[in-house]
Amino acid sequence: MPLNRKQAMTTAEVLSEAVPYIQRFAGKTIVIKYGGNAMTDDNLKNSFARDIVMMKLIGLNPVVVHGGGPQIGDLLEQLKIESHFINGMRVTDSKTMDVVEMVLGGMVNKEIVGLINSNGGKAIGLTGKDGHLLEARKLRVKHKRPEMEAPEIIDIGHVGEVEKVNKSVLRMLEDSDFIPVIAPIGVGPDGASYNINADLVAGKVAETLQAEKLILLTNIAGLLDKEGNVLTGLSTEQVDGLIEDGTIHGGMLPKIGCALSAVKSGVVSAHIIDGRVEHSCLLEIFTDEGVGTLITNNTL
Ligand SMILES: Nc1ncnc2c1ncn2[C@@H]1O[C@H](COP(=O)(O)OP(=O)(O)O)[C@@H](O)[C@H]1O
Ligand SMILES: CC(=O)N[C@@H](CCC(=O)OP(=O)(O)O)C(=O)O
Repeated sequence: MPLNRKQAMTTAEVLSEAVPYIQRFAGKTIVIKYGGNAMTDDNLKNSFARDIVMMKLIGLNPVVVHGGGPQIGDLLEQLKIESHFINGMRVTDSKTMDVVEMVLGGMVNKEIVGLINSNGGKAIGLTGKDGHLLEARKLRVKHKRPEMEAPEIIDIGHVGEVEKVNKSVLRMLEDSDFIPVIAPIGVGPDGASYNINADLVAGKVAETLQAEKLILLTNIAGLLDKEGNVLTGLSTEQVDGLIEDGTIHGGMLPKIGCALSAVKSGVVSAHIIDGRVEHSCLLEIFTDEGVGTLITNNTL
């Protein structure tokens, strides 16, 4: 259907508003973390894929890191394998690790690659095992049980943290017209697989590539206070306070942690935005109104 004059003007204004951002971000790396909770309906998935294709076409270098927590949960449930989380991390025994690798490296990764490709892009799917992209070590989690005074270090199985991102493969793809799509599975020195929280992987990839932006797409409007207002521009002390009083908990803990660490290590800005809003990535990058929670080094 042809646009009426008002709609056409709005579209033209939006396109024209994007020009300075296109110029500013040309050649820059943008790391986008696509959370499993934001992969809901087909419209949203296709709008995400088109945003990524458009970024590449106009000269940005998008690097996608995906999650898939709910998708792992669904298969574990079908297989009647129990699962639980400590500090936002899935406790991962050997059987669970097999499922994680299957779902992230197989199902979810290939679905996103397929979506980007069917929207006109050229995506390449990788796990951290490909080209030793994500070298990992076992993560030891500090956990405080209510009945104990001091936190204890606990073993949560095959859960890792990124020791090193081998960026050569990513640079090679960036220099061509390929778009890397990374599943958060790391490889240990002995070749073992590690389940790594996707936010942590995205943060480390952004740090290593010295990205312009780290965008964390999730299923909520941003970091919220207890009344449900979106918080932005916080200091580290304020963030610590919000963790201490329980305002930031569960899946938001690794998100905030990696966003703070990324901007301290040279990433220009980190954004926690609502992946349930169509084209939220493009709105964040190419329009004057930011969406969600912005974290920059100025706020630290
Ligand atoms: N202060 C907070 N503000 C917003 N969300 C929060 C906060 N504390 C905890 N959360 C939870 O974190 C969730 C996002 O993390 P997660 O479920 O791991 O998403 P994703 O799959 O996108 O990584 C939110 O849906 C919300 O339930
Ligand atoms: C250690 C750990 O918790 N790993 C995550 C990996 C997937 C992920 O992070 O997915 P989302 O981004 O969709 O939450 C998990 O097993 O669920």
